[in-house]
Amino acid sequence: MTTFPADFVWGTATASYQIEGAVAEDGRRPSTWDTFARTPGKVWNGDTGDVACDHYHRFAEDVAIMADLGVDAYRFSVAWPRVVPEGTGAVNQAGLDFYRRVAETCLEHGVQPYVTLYHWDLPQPLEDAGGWLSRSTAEAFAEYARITHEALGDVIGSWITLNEPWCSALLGYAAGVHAPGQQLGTRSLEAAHHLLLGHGLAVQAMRADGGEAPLGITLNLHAVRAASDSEADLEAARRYDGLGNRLFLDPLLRGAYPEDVLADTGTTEWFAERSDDLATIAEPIDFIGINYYSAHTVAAPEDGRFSDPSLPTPTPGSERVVTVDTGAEKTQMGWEIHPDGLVDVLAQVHALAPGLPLYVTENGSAWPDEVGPDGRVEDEDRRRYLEAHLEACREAVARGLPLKGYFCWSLLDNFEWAFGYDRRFGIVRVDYETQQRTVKRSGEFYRDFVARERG
Ligand SMILES: CO[C@H](O)c1c[n+]2c([nH]1)[C@H](O)[C@@H](O)[C@H](O)[C@H]2CO
Repeated sequence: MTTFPADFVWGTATASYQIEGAVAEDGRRPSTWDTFARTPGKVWNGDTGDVACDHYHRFAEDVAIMADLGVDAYRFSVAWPRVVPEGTGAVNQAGLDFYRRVAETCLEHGVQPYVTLYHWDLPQPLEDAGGWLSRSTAEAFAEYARITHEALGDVIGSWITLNEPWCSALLGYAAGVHAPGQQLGTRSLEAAHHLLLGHGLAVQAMRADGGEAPLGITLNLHAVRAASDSEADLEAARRYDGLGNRLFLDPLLRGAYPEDVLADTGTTEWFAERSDDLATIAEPIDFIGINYYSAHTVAAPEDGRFSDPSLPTPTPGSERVVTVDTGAEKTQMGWEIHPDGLVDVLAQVHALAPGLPLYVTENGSAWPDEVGPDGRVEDEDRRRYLEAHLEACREAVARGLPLKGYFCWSLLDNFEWAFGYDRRFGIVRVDYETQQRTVKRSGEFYRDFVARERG
């Protein structure tokens, strides 16, 4: 059986708004998610990230749990509204000091800090000025990245500019199910462009600041399969892969937008007027992070209905694509379980950029956990999902794909965006009444798997 390289990175991942709480402490100012969560009807049960896992005050305990699990690295995100509270202008030293404490605590425990600079908590004043629909937000992001990189470069092992620009753009500005809750159809691709431009400008700014730490970006990639080899279904798969994957992979790795996607969405002219930005967007990076959860089988709609009727306003192009239920097992999110799809997306990126190091920066599953009378959480479903995807990572390594690490989503149960606290992804349970942490069966499994693979 293939073994993982000795330097393979085993980690866990979280994000600022989902775990920190302390949303008005030590100079932090509102983000778009503070605003969105307070908008009636947007988040399950009216949940907010006001307290979350209280990680702002309990980070030392959480890092100690990671050390006990034996992980090598911790991927967390820096909250822009803690560091530059208004989005531009004054820097909040208390915000930088907090993340320095988190990073130094990690290093004291032998855990490498991996930072994501933007995991969706955009300072509200920037949204008020146009958000990601505005080019100025890309420029503000680069300045925030430079500030943070300059302040923390001595304690951060790797930098990820953006988490999932697809979600920021398509869920935030088209489907409207994420902050800022806009439903602007194909104008959401303008947000995608400014997110990618912000990424490129930030890479340039951090490179200019010096330092050796690798720089990259994290994308949520969709393994896409056509329901049949009919022309209509193959066309649906092309569209889905285009809008879900190639709209981001191509400019980042090939320096060009996929012409078919721009034609599909009627945005060819808009992007042509900004072709000078492509050199910045394609600024060389040191790795790509891939968030993988599921594979999608798609077909052409027979009755013209939108692909996902649960979305109030579908994302661009979804009127021509239907996702098909293959009968595969699903997680509590309704996402089908296809570990082999992980290998497919790793191979897809490798084909575009041979040799570029790849990390699985998120992979995990939500299940309705039950706490036993002994206080334990025997989450066999999550353990099984985890095991299957770790074995998919092993397969990827065996095929020679440059997979360098795996980060389990998530260390802790946390605020699951529009689902609030109704969905638990953690390998460690959080009792939100008491803030007590309990390592689940899946966490014990991950600990034992890592120890065994490390030899
Ligand atoms: C469709 O799955 C996406 O790739 C995805 C799944 N997830 C994510 N992106 C986000 O990066 C996390 O903040 C979520 O908590 C996590 C679980 O929903």
